Amino acid sequence: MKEIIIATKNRGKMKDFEALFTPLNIKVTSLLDLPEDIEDIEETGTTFEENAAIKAEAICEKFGIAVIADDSGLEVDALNGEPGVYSARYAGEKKDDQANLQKVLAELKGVPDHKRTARFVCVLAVAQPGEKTVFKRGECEGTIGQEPIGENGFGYDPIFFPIGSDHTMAEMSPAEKNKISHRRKALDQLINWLKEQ
Ligand SMILES: O=c1nc[nH]c2c1ncn2[C@H]1C[C@H](O)[C@@H](COP(=O)(O)OP(=O)(O)OP(=O)(O)O)O1
Ligand SMILES: [Mg+2]
Repeated sequence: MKEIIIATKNRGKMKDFEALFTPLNIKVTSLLDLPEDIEDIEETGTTFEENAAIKAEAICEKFGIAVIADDSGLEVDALNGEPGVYSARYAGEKKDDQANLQKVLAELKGVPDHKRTARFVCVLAVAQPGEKTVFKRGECEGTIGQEPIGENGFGYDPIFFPIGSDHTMAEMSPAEKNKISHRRKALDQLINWLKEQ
């Protein structure tokens, strides 16, 4: 069994990663699982790539080992791509999933279904000591609903209908979400790249 550090403090992401890595016999450890307290890393970038690199490189430097980071978010076309890289703090610094998704619904008030197109984006960065950081991106297209539905998942899952589905991501089982998600697509590419190394 191999072990990989993921530079995240987000428990929802970690659940996704645990499910995604278990079949590969890889154990994933998050910043919340480490014995010492890791200070919050400021995400000062304006792209998912920049922020993923900031997180992966900070932890790689600190421990001198290979690290993966995930920067992800929701792009809503009718909001010119917002909340985008600001998804985690859309409704304020507190990182409140409920407040964030309510803000998206409020901003989209009166926008008809056919104009509620959106996508989840996930950029994974791999930082290794002495190597250039590598990026892999996955996207999942869909539409934004009129109200939150479903109890599973995290973040914006209750308002996101993946294309072709009558169910939000929060109504799907972890296995169903992990078949189609942006995180899955980015990770598939990362695994292909790892196999080439
Ligand atoms: O599958 C997903 N299902 C629903 N929502 C999602 C998903 N993937 C990302 N999202 C949302 C949550 C958060 O509002 C933002 C990520 O922000 P992002 O900065 O990458 O993560 P974070 O600050 O929560 O944790 P950390 O930086 O420690 O990894 O996008
Ligand atoms: Mg973050």
